[in-house]
Amino acid sequence: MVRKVSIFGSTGSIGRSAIDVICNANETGAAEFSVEALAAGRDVEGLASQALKLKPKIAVIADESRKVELAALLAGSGIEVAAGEGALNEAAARPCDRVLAAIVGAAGLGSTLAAIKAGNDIAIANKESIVCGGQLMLGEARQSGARIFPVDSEHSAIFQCIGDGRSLENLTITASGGPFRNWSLEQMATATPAQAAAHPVWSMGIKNSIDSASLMNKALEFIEAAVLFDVAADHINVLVHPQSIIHGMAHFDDGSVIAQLGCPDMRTPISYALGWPDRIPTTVDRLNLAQISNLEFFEVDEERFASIRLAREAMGAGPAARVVLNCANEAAVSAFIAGECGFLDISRLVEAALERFSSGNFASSKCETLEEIAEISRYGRFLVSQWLNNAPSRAGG
Ligand SMILES: NC(=O)C1=CN([C@@H]2O[C@H](COP(=O)(O)OP(=O)(O)OC[C@H]3O[C@@H](n4cnc5c(N)ncnc54)[C@H](OP(=O)(O)O)[C@@H]3O)[C@@H](O)[C@H]2O)C=CC1
Ligand SMILES: CC(=O)[C@@H](O)[C@H](O)COP(=O)(O)O
Ligand SMILES: [Mn+2]
Repeated sequence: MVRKVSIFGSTGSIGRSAIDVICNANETGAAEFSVEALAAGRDVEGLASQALKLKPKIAVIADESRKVELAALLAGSGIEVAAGEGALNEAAARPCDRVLAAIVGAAGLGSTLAAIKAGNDIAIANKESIVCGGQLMLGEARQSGARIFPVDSEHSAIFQCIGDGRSLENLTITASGGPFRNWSLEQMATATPAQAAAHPVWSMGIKNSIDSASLMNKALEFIEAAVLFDVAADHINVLVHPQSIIHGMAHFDDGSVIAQLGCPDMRTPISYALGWPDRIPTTVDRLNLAQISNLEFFEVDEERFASIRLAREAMGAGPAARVVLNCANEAAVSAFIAGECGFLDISRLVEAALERFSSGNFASSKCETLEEIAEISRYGRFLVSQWLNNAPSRAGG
């Protein structure tokens, strides 16, 4: 059986790990994959070299100004070349067995929705799109019959543990604690982007890495778990586990707790989401608990890390507040990377945006359409840019 996949965000960390899974399976004969579409944002050279190797039917670059360059790099290959948002959506809707949604940020929502509407099953890494449009995605999936398989390591773990969901009491997602797990607030105030991106365990794109440092990654994942598994927020725990060996747990009403363990390598959850119901063999290191010897667990310190509290508040405030939380965070992380604000300003900016938003006209929006979500996203980003423009330079403060 040939498994036809499309990879959106192919040049990123998740995209490259997925390609490794696919190539390894094809080379060893463990499974047979073919690639329908590859898509990226701006990296034409990376995309072209992947395309020449994997021979997709189509390669799409989101940045339209780079289409000519992509076409030149793929001239004579027989691979169709396209660019822009419309082309991303069209390619996502082409029939295949799985669309891997691995674009970073809310920018990935449109193509994922297009794929779902076409009835394609989704392997979803792009948590920001779930936070902003999870209900919309699930509603469209019910209509089209598309299934949504989690890729995020914690959610893949829960998916592997939860069974049919009967007798479930609680879920736990683990957090490494990030590079600043033991830093004081004074130290974090002067943290640089390079320090924030230096994740102690996982190798990831810069945005997810910085989110891990502020624990906003876990805040987004908390909302992601509530949406994907339809579990109330007060039944979802976050536990700091620096070794990142246990990724998630399902707690049942007879006292049983089922956990998923594995070396921290995204090729495991990616292969599970691409292969389900089969497991696709990978070259991931095998777990040796005797060698690791010590697994630690701690509560989140909410004095130093405000993100989980902000996510709980946004969950209580409704779907539009989640969009603001996510998009204010995206804008604040970009500002931090650009040296326009300090590390601790990221959660301050998100909190300020949520506060301002709660008293505005959009607060009760149900986010039932992509357009509505886009409008609230723009507003969330605007609130952050307004604050940055009015504040004196805070970089490092
Ligand atoms: N990395 C990880 O281990 C994990 C990541 N995730 C989630 O997966 C997603 C991807 O993360 P990661 O791979 O780390 O991110 P990266 O930054 O490494 O890669 C992002 C990918 O998205 C593409 N992209 C960016 N903007 C656009 C756009 N507007 N349109 C089309 N494509 C775009 C990039 O293209 P280009 O290269 O051309 O810029 C790149 O291919 C995120 O949502 C993240 O939260 C979840 C769990 C773990
Ligand atoms: C690999 C993965 O799923 C990341 O989202 C991971 O969760 C990041 O690590 P933190 O636990 O530090 O956020
Ligand atoms: Mn995760």
